[in-house]
Amino acid sequence: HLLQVNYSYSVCMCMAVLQRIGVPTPSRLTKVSVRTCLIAELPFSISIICSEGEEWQCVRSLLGKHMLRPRAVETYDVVLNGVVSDLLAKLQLRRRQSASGLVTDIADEFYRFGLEGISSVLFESRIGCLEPHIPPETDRFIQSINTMFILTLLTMAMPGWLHRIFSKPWDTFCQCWDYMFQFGEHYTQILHQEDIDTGEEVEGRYLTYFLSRQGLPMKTVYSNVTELLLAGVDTISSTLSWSLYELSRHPEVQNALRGEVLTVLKGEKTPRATDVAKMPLMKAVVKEVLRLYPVIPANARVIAEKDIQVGDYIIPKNTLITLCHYATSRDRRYFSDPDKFLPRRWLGQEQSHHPYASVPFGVGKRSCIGRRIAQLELYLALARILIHFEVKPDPQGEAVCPMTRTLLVPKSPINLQFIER
Ligand code: HEM
Repeated sequence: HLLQVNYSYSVCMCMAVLQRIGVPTPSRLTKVSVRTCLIAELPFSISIICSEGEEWQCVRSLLGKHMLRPRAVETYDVVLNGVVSDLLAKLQLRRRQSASGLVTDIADEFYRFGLEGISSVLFESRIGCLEPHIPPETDRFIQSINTMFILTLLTMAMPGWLHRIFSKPWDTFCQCWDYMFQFGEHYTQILHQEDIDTGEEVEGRYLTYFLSRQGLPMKTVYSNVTELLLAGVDTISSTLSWSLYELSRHPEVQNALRGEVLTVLKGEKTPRATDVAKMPLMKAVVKEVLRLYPVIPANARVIAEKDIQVGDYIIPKNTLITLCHYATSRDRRYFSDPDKFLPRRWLGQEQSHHPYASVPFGVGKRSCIGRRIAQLELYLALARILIHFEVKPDPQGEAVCPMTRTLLVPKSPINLQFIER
């Protein structure tokens, strides 16, 4: 019931931040001048993460056609495979720099992979994240996302009057958002100009192209592009890092998964979307990783209209309810050996848990719109990494714990050995 209510976690987060700084109602959001922060200027209400009601529905259904329909998502496999090829080359380069094939802090490398991947889907062009020298504007975008997530917790926890005394974190937070929007706007404009210059009408070529042809105000296009860029980076980086971390510590699962990939590919080197769809163990591995390390560790909803009853609980209207994925998906009432990495629990007869005990992408109308793209990207990357390398733990390394930095991320760097097959 809760999961179907039409309010997003992000709206709640934004409301919480704005209430803290003394803005009492969402309707006043757009009137507030928060220094140079572009959030206030943008038509805030029609970007997918930060809108609700009919406006949200409008953007969601436009994007959904290209992000949720399996056939539409399959078409991104070629461009994503190009990004995976560059990732493999980068991993080769990094492993050669160490005598034992050790690549340190893989989350950092996968961070750039995540940004390059979502950019390729949005723009069908590359922004140089996996090149030896990263363009400075791309580097700044990555830094801005990082800093923004770190400061989100701080700015939320700080009461409004403290913002005025310690204005630096708030200023930096706003500057990060400004820069992320500028970045999204810049790339969208370049593409838009290219289309005008070539005069080509290429139907549904890439997501931004499609979005910019819907008669939406360009600012709405920019803000949605920015939010999708933002949503597609840490999510992919963290999940890919934990996947390889767990596979390196469970060589029997790694070998079984590699076997599945090779069997499905029948000698082909590069999987297509239709191939990964035939890999049940691959899907089980990613589900199990997201059960143990749900990158968005909590989701929230507000039921604004009326009091409701859920089980034995009466929830008064306007109460913010947080669902902690991390807690439910490691609850031993729903999963036996909850802290163990056991992908087979997701296969066939062994599936015995409650269907809603692990919902890392959320459930219902407001669930993750990027989940099919994320899954495709993860499957394509994992398949090819395992074809090319045996992944082993750092011989000197210790167990890595997750921590919350708004999102769930590795607390210390994950270092892995990549041994060429
Ligand atoms: C492993 C990867 C990912 C996970 C675990 C994840 C998880 C989530 C979760 C839990 C939500 C909130 C759902 C709710 O409130 O019920 C969400 C929303 C969202 N995600 Fe993802 N996500 C992932 C990847 C992505 C990617 C790659 C993109 C972009 C292509 C993306 C774009 C979005 C957007 C735009 C929303 C807001 C949807 C709306 O409000 O209608 N996500 N995601």
